Amino acid sequence: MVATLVGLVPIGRRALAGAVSGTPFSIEMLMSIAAIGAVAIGAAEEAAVVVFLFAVGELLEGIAAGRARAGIKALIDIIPRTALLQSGLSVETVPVEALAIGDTVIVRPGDRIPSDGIVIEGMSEVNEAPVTGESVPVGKEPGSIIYAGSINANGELRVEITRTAADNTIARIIHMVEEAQGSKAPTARFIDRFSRWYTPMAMVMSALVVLVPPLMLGADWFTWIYRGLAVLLIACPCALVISTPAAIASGLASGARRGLLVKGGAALETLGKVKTVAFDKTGTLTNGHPQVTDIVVIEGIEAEMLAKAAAVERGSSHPLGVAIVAEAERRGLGIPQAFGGGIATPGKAVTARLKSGFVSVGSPRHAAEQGDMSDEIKKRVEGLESQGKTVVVVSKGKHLLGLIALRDEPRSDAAGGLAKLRALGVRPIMLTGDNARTAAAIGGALGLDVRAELLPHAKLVAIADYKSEGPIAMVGDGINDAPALAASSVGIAMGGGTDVALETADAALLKNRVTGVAELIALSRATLSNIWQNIALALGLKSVFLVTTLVGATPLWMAILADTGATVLVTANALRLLRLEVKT
Ligand SMILES: Nc1ncnc2c1ncn2[C@@H]1O[C@H](COP(=O)(O)OP(=O)(O)OP(=O)(O)O)[C@@H](O)[C@H]1O
Ligand SMILES: [Zn+2]
Repeated sequence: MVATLVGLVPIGRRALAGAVSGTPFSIEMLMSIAAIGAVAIGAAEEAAVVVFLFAVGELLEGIAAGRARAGIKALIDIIPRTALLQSGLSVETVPVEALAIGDTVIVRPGDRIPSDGIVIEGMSEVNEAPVTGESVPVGKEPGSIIYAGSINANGELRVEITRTAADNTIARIIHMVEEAQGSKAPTARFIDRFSRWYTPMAMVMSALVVLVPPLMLGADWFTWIYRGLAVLLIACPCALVISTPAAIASGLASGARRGLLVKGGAALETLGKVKTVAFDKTGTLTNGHPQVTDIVVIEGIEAEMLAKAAAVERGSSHPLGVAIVAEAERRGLGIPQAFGGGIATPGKAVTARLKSGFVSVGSPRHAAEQGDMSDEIKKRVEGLESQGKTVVVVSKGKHLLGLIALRDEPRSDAAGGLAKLRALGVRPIMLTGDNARTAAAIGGALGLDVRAELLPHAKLVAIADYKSEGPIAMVGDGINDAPALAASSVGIAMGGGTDVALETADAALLKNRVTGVAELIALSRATLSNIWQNIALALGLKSVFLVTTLVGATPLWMAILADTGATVLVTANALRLLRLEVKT
């Protein structure tokens, strides 16, 4: 009796607090009514057992939930606590929190990188598996970016810190996953709404169990009050309430361990239902580093034409522009100065004023619109494009100066990654601003459908088209495809942990692998089916015990044990996602 009352105090207090704040039908309320009722009909020992088991159940749930969070703690643990800070000629050990942007640290072989930075001296291989899940060590040299938590394998590195401990990539990932675990998926919201009428319904049902048999059939009051109280315990929705969040928390943590980041349950659910995956071409299906392969001079001298093109492209961040400037530099050409920098027409061309006049570098289509293009030149362009090369035209006013062909190789894992998507029943397509022949050559090599010559806004229209057939994911590098990522049902950024990647998209792949998209979808599907398993498990167990209670085969202690047992089973099932082998 005393034990019951002592145990009941905190539960009752929470029940009352819930009632006051507008949620009278809480789990604690069910528990309190059941315990008080049991005491009232003289079953005090049983009431004590109920309260005790409820407390044990909560403890077990707490432990299980802690296991899901351990997935994230593992991430926190990969950051070293100290760093070797170089100041002048001396080197001292300082806590990582003390590192400031611009500090220089020494990273010895075998050490973990203390914070994000840029290598300023030394060569080494770095294992980034803890951060990105990428198991092949990555070569680093002066200028390379390295991430906190990755492991320096064989050479000593001097690193300039570019982000503080609170702000580095791994800290952002941890923060993002924690935030995501707090956000609710549509299924979770549905369960919330469901419990809101489910709990009062359970109370009504229990009242009916208590009242109907004695009043209508003249049955024994004690027996039916007892059974009504058991029904109340059985009906406790806690296993149901935890079914979705537990699966989602595990699914998100499981993804984070493999470098697959998803920003919340809603994105995870959408990913599991995706029918089509649209890929941007450059930097996503290809390496994103085109090389100049052919130069065709139409007017003037080759070196001069290339130098002019480079002058126009100098300020450009477009991969084609970067490649043209790099080629001019490689050949040691003097690149003239442009007046006032280049003016870009996205998806078409870039123009700048040089000493000799306005020079443009842009797509053949754009050039043909601006001036005349002879059939012979058109043939040359088409020939190069059919080989999968992108051709840009260098022109001065209406005069064509020449053609520059560039080739961007498909990523080595692109074909394999697309095959895995198809095996999952997902249709991959490619959306590109590049011309149709080049796109078809690359699409043909990878075996996927292509929509080419899309100006930036046309990509959005294409995505909206597919969206009407079902959820579509868009994969891009997050650099100039942010609007397309936002327009899709779920945007996936592929970008090795860049800021843009982590911020613009709903999901991000830390390793630059096309296969990651299939893994992400497989994991999301596994999480969705885990949710349904949990719901079935919770409702199934409850139904069985409801029947045994009504026929009088379930004492109160067994009723609460069944409830706690269901919760623990559901949580254990959700935790399986952490160890899941993602089969793709
Ligand atoms: N800075 C530039 N220099 C040269 N050509 C350009 C430039 N910007 C755009 N173009 C021309 O416009 C075309 C489309 O460019 P856009 O940037 O839209 O391609 P994209 O959609 O980013 O390509 P992808 O789908 O391969 O990423 C290019 O193939 C090129 O012919
Ligand atoms: Zn319960």
